[in-house]
Amino acid sequence: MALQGRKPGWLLDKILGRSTEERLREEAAAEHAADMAPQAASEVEPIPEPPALSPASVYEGQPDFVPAAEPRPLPAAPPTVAEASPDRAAFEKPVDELEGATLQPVEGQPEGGGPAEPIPRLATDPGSPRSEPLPPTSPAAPAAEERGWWRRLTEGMRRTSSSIGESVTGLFTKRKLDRATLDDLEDVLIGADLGVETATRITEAIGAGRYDREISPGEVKAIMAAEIEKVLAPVAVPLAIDRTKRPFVLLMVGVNGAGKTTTIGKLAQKFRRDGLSVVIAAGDTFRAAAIEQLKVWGERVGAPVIARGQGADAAGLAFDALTEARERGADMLMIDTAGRLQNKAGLMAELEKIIRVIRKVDPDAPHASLLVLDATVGQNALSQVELFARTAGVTGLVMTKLDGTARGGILVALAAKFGLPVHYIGVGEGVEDLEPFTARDFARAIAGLDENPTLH
Ligand SMILES: Nc1nc2c(ncn2[C@@H]2O[C@H](COP(=O)(O)OP(=O)(O)OP(=O)(O)O)[C@@H](O)[C@H]2O)c(=O)[nH]1
Repeated sequence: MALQGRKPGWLLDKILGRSTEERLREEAAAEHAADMAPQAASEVEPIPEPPALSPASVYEGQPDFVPAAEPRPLPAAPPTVAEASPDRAAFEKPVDELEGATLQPVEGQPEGGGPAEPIPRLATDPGSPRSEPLPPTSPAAPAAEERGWWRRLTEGMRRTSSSIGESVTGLFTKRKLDRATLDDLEDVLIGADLGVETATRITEAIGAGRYDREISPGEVKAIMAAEIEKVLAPVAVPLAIDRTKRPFVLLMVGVNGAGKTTTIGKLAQKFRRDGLSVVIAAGDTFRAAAIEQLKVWGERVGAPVIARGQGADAAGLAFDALTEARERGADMLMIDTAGRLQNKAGLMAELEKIIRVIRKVDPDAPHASLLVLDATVGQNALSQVELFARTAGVTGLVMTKLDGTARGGILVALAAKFGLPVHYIGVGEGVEDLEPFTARDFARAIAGLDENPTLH
C-alpha cells in the first residue's frame, strides 16, 4: 500500500511544505531545549525581573559577579588523603557534635540577651538531626525588593550597629576625650568581635590629636566607619567567573547550618538572572532535608538539581554532576557539600575526595571554593576559616545571618586576619537578602551611619 513505509508525520510535512529531515532536526532541537529547561518547567515560578531601584550599593544594577579577565590562580591542591570510604552506618546515624567544638555553629542562639529568631521546622523531615524550613514560597518577596539593599543591610545589621552605637553615645556624649574613654571604646569594639587589631586602630585614629577635646558620637562613628572601610576594602572583591570554564565549578563548603544550601539557592537565582545556565549538585548527602531543600530551590530558579539518596557517595555524585553539566553545556555547576559528618576528619576527608574526584573530569576544578560562614558564631568563624582554607582551598567567603546577631564585627576581624575575599553577605532568609559585599556600605552600616554619601 502507498502509505506503507512512510515515516510518521509525512502528511503534515507535505502540507507544511517541509522535508522529513527538516522536521526531525526541529524535533531534536526542541528535545534538547527541553532537556536544558528547568525540571518540571511548567511548575517553575518565573524569575521576576528586579525592579528599578535607586542604587544603595555600587553593585546594584550590576551583574552579581564579574567575568574573570584572566584565568584565576587555582588554590593549591589539597593533600591527597587515603580514600575516605564513607561509612554508611555513620552517615545514617545522626551525630550531634563534631569532634572539636570549634566547628559547631551556634544555632539560633542570641547574643546580648535578645530573643533568637525562631527557626521554623520542616515537617517532612522529622528524623533529621536539624530540620530546615523550605525557602520562602515566593523567590522574591516584593516587599523585600522594594525596601532596597541599603535598608535591608542596615535593618539586618541593626543589632550589631545599635550595640556599638549605644556604647559610643554613652561614652562620648558631653565628655572630653581621655585614655580611659578610649580604653572603654576599645573593649566595646573587641566585644563586638571586630578584633583587637582593628579595635586598637580605631581608637588610635579617634585619639589622634583630640585628647582633652570634646568629640561628638557622630564624629566617632565617622572615624570608625573610615577605619573599618580601610580594613575591608582589600577584601571586598566580587566573585570572578571565568566564562572560558564551562561549567565554572563553584564548591560551597562550611559547617552545618551555616547557610550553604540557602546561599546556593540565592546565588543560583542571581546567576540565572544574569543569563547563566546553572546546574546544582546536591552533595550534602548527609541530610535528606538538604537534598529536598535544594530541589525546591532548583525548581524555583530553573536550575536542574543532580541528586542521589541520603548517604550516597558525595564525591561520586559530584563527578556525575560535573560530567552532566559539561554535557549540557551549562555555564555553572554549584556543588553543595555536607557540613557535618561522623567527625571533623571525616568531613575534611570527604571535601578532599570531592575535589580530587572532580579534577578527574576537569583538572582546574573547582574554579572557586566558597566558605559559607554564619556570623552568629562570632570568634568561632576564625577557626572555621583556618580549617576549611587548609582543606578545601577556600578562595572566598560568604557571610550569612548578619541580621540575627550583634556580632557582625567578626567580618572585620576575618578581613584583618586572613585577607580572603568576601564576595557576598546575607542579611535574611529571603532570596533578595544576599548581596555582593561592599566595604563602604558595610562599614557605614556597622557604625550606624546614613547611606553611603558618595552615591548622592
Ligand atoms: N536570618 C538568616 N537566616 C539565614 C541566612 N542564610 C541562611 N539562613 C537560614 O539558616 C538556616 C540554615 O541554612 P542552610 O542553608 O540549610 O544551611 P546549610 O549550611 O546548608 O546546613 P547543612 O545542610 O546542615 O549543612 C536556614 O533556616 C536558612 O533559612 C541569613 O542570611 N539570615
